[in-house]
Amino acid sequence: MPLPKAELHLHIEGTLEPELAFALAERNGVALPYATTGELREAYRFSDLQSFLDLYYALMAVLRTPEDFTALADAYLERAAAQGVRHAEIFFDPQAHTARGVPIGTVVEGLAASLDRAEERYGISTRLIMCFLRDESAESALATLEAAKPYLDRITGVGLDSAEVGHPPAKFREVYEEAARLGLRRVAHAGEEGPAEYVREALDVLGVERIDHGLRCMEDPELVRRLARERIPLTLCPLSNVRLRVIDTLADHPLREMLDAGLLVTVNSDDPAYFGGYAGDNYDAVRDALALDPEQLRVLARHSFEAAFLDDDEPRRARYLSEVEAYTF
Ligand SMILES: Nc1ncnc2[nH]cnc12
Ligand SMILES: [Zn+2]
Repeated sequence: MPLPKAELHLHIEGTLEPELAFALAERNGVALPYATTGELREAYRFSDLQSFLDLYYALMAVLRTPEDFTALADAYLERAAAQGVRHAEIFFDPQAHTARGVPIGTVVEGLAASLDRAEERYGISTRLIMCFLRDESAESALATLEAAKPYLDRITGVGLDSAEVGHPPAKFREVYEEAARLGLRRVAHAGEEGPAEYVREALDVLGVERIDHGLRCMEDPELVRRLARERIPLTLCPLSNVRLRVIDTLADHPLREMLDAGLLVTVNSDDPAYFGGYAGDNYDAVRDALALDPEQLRVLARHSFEAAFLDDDEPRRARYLSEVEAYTF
């Protein structure tokens, strides 16, 4: 039995495995520029975040109907459950779909049809987090938040993703203020490729409660002390960092130093279909590369539930935490 864990940094579009991409392409009459799943997998050699994003957005062309989004989420939940995920907070990128003429309602309702059965089918509780694309305008983000208003009962929070450098958090001050007024939780990608300053800005200007990635905070000791003092969770994605060349090898990952600095770090998969592993694979990979002992793995799992947006269901959080404590390696 795998270690129970929460996954807090997972883009549902990044769970699109080549086999499902081809099946949906066929069903929807979409032509893919690859002859086989093997040929598509060959394209998964990235030089940086942008080279990945180009393929990630292109492949989304196969996602057209609510049933496509339901199938996508079902496939993720089944794999996640097999790797010990008990709670998943799932990002989606509405603008990547509305730009192709797929309404936000198609996306949310399709995902919700899967998530509604996730507990009973896969034993996983879920939350949905809607991300704004930071390389699009602030006006587009505001329009997206407006379009999401009929679905806010399904959406727990907002996030910020896509190409980071040159798109600082402050660009989205207004939309995050509006999200806060609407009672939404706030997170943002920061310090993946962008500088430590973006992490600070996400906290101070956007009021985020968690930082997605946040790796480059390590370049700023004062910021590290603050993140530790304020118990700000960082949702790390080790296999992603290697595949997107943020670090050279897993052995170079600063996870151990981050734990030693008292940071509330968690381990997640980001875009598992593209980066070679789901949540449990990321735990196994850092265990092996960094020689983490069982108690350090237990700390990571504990952190994942502490950092989860489970404030509306504390008995559940307590249950998950007791599963972590009772786990025998
Ligand atoms: N790792 C990542 N960074 C930024 N945007 C993303 N969208 C999907 N995965 C992402
Ligand atoms: Zn991400």
